[in-house]
Amino acid sequence: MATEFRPASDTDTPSEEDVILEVRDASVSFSMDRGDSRVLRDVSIDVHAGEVLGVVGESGSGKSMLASAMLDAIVSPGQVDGEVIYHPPDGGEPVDVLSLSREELTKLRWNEISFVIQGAQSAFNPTMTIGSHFEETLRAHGADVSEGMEFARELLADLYLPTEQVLRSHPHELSGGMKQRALIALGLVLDPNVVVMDEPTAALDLLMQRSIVSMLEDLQEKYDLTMVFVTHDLPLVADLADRLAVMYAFDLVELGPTDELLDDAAHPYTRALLNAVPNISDRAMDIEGIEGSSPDPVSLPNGCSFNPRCPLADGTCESESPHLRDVDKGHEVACFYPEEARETVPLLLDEPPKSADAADAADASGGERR
Ligand SMILES: Nc1ncnc2c1ncn2[C@@H]1O[C@H](COP(=O)(O)OP(=O)(O)OP(=O)(O)O)[C@@H](O)[C@H]1O
Repeated sequence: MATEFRPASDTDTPSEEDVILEVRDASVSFSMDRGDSRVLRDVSIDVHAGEVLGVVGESGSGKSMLASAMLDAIVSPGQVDGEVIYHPPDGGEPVDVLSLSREELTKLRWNEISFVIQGAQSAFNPTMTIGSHFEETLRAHGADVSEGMEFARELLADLYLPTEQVLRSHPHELSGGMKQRALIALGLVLDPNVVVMDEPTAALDLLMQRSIVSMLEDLQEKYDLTMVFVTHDLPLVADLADRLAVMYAFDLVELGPTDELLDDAAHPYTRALLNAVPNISDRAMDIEGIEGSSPDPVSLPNGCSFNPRCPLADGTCESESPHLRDVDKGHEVACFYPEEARETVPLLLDEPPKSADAADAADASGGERR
């Protein structure tokens, strides 16, 4: 039985000309006592202007490393290698992100590519009002403060926040959901072209998460944003993303249009991930956890990293690493046996998780959406 999740929009396969962010062979490593830990392994991916790219995978698979590498924001002592090229949509000169100075990078990060992370609690200075955070950010980037504050008000309203009250408040006076939405508005106040969101709703309850995602969908359309949305929660991003990138063991294992991945995933891991999704509308449904555990970055298995957990693994999988290759137009998979995976690993769900309904429920539960 195939899944029937509905993607946010039916986009044509993106073309090479509209690439806005180009990641080539990005790797991240940490030198540890017990060896070199490669937590991102030669990942290459293009982000297309105007798309929402969902990056999904189990906890610890390297999603945050990929997001941070896109903005050269890997925490020390992590070492990032490879290339990240930003192509300004106005046709300006491509920017080699990993070779920028700290100052250039700060400018790029807010004005062109902004980064919204989880944990709004720690992102705000507890001694400053939310309004001061906006003003300070605008001032630091040489933007017109009164114009910028007008835009901030619009963004806060787009996120269904009581604008003036939020601007006057200190972070502790707001609920987690309000704070996280204020942080999203702050990330957008300099009108970036790309926004990279790393688990932006992780600490919130289910209804608030769904509700924020539906607001992001509206924001993305209204401001024509390009969005990279990182989450371990596949159903959360299924309605929002045009394409999904699936990560396993610090590498990209499948990439393609959301509807195709949900209906006809070609990697055994993606299929297992889909089968591990709980459907909140059906308590009696089958959920299959993924057997085994993800590999240690210091001692990865030989061959395909998924082989110890894969029902299809054979000698080839144990000795050779599969690279991404096309299975359909715009759909790539790193597996030696994609057709066999489709035939022999059945998808259990035939109903999508009710993320859209949950967002509606959140709307109905109170206009302010705290
Ligand atoms: N500072 C660090 N030093 C060494 N290893 C790290 C460091 N930070 C993260 N890692 C390791 O890098 C790997 C990838 O982590 P990453 O945060 O990218 O995973 P993730 O897919 O985003 O997971 P999650 O959803 O839990 O955030 C993990 O094995 C993690 O333990």
